[in-house]
Amino acid sequence: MGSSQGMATLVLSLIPPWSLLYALGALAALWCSWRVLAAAWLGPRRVARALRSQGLRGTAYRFPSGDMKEYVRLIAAACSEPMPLSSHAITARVLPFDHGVIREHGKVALTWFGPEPRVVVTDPKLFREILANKHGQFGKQKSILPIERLLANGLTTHQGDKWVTHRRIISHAFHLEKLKRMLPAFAACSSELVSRWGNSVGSSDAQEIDVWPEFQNLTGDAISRVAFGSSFSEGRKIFQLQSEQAQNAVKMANVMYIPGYRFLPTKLNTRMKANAREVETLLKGVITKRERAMKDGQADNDDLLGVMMESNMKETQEAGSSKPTMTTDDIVGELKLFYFAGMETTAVLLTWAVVVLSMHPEWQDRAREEVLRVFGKNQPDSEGINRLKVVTMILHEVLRLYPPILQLSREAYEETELGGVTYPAGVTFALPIVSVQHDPDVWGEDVDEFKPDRFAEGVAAASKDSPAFFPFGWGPRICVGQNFALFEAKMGLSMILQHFFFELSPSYAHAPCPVSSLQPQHGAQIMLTKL
Ligand code: HEM
Repeated sequence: MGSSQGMATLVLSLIPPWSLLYALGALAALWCSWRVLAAAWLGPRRVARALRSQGLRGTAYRFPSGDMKEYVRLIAAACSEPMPLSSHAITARVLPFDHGVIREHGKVALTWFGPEPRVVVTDPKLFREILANKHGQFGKQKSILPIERLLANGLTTHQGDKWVTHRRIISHAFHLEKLKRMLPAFAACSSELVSRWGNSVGSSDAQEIDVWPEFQNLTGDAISRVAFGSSFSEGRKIFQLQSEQAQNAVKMANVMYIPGYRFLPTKLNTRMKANAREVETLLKGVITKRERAMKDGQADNDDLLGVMMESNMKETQEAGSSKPTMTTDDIVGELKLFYFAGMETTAVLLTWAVVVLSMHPEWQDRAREEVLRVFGKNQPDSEGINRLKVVTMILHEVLRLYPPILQLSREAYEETELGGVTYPAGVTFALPIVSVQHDPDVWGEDVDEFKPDRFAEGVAAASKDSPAFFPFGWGPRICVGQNFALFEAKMGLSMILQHFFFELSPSYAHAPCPVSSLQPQHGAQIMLTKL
C-alpha cells in the first residue's frame, strides 16, 4: 500500500502542472460534448422511439434544428404571393408546415422544434382535454423569454397561486356589468373614427381607406380610455410607447439568436430599455394618483384600472393582510399586458370583418338592416348590442375563418397519458386553432365558405364535434377579455354600418399573414361610400 502511494506521488511529480490543466480542460470539453450530444441527439432519438412504439406518427428528427428550417421556409414561400380574392381557405398559407404534417400523419402528429418534441394536436376532443387541464398536468411553457418580460409580465405568463389570484381580481374588471359602464368610452372612440372617415370621404365618390392601421388606432384609443378613464391622455401616451415597443420587439426577434445581444448598448436595446422605464414611470404615476383619489373618496372607478384596484383592495381586506394582494408592479404588468393582449387582436377581428363583408355584400346588407332596425342612426347602447343576432353570427364566422391568434401551446409538466399515448414530461403540444376551425370533418365540406348561418343556434350547435370553436382559447385560461373584445367590435362595426357602404379596393391583395397575430400582409384597402 505504502509503496503504491509512493509510486503515485512519484508519477504525479513527473507530470508537469500544465498537462494537468490540459487534462481537466479535455475532461470538461468531453463532458460538455456529452451533454450536447445527449440533449440534441440521444434525447430526441429516445423520445421518438418511445412515442413511435405507441403508434404516434410524425416527422423524423433532423439534427440539430428539427423541423424549424422547413417551418420558416414554408411560411416564407406561402407568403410570397397573395391568395385568390374571396378564398377563405387560409390554413395552408398561414400554417403551411403544420397543415402538411396533419395531412400526412393525422390529427395528432410528432414534429421537432429544434431538439424539443412538439406534438401537433387538431383532434377537437384532445384539444379541449389539454386546454381544460383538469389534473394540472398541462401548463403554459415555463421558460419565458427576457423579451416577453420586457414587454409585459402579467396574467398570461403567471403560474400557480399568483395566476389564480390575479385571474380572480382581473375577471371582476371584465365582468359584463362593468363593461356596460365602459360603453361610453367605446362609443366615443368609434364616433371619432366615423367622423374622421366621414370628413375624408366626399359626398358622392368612394374613397380608399386602409382600415388596418385605422382599427389599430381605434382599439389602442379604446383600451386607453377604458383602462384609464379620466387619465386618458397619459393612457394614450403609454400605449403609444407600448406600440413602439412592440415594433422594436419584432426587430429584436430577428437578432435574438446572437447570444448576449440584449446586453449590448446598441441603439435598439437602449431605446427599448428607456421606453420600458418611461412606461413604468407613467403607469406608476397614474396608479399613485388613483390611490390618493381613492383614499379621499374622489375616484371615478368606472375604468379598468379603478375596478381592478377596488377588487384588489377587497381581496387584500378579505385576506386580512397588511400587504396588498397585487403590488403596484403587478398592476403595472397587467396594464401593459392589456395593450398587447387586447389591442391588436381586436383590431385584427374588425379588419377581417370589414374585408369579409366587402367580399359578401349580401351579408353586409343583412348586418346593416339589423343595425338600422335596432338603433336607427342613434348611438348603439348595451341593451341593443346584446340583441344583435346577425352581427354576432358574422363576427363568430369571421373569428372561425380568421382567428386572430392562430395557435396556442402547452407543455406536459409531468409524464401524462393523452389519447392512448403516454408522453414524457417536457413535451410541447401545439394547438393550431386555425386548423381545427378549418377542418371539414368537424365543420362539413363547406368549411372554407363564409356561412354565418352556421352560428344561428349558437356556438355549440355550429360544428359536428361540439364545441370546436376556440378563437378565445378554452378552459381556465380562456381569454379574460372576450366580452370586452366582442362589445368593442360590435360597437365599432355597428357605427360603421350605420354610416358607410364598403367594398374591396382594386389595390387590395388578399394576404392573411402570421405575424404576432393574423395580420393583412399588404394592408386592408377598402372603398368607402357614405350611406
Ligand atoms: C378578438 C380579440 C381577442 C382574441 C381573439 C383573444 C384571444 C385570446 C386567446 C386565444 C387567449 C388564450 C391564450 C392561451 O390559452 O394560451 C387569450 C388570453 C388572454 N386575453 Fe385575449 N383575446 C382577445 C381580446 C382580448 C382583450 C380585449 C383583452 C384585454 C383587454 C384580452 C386579454 C387577455 C388576457 C389577459 C389573457 C390571459 C388569460 C389567462 O392566462 O388567464 N384579450 N386571449
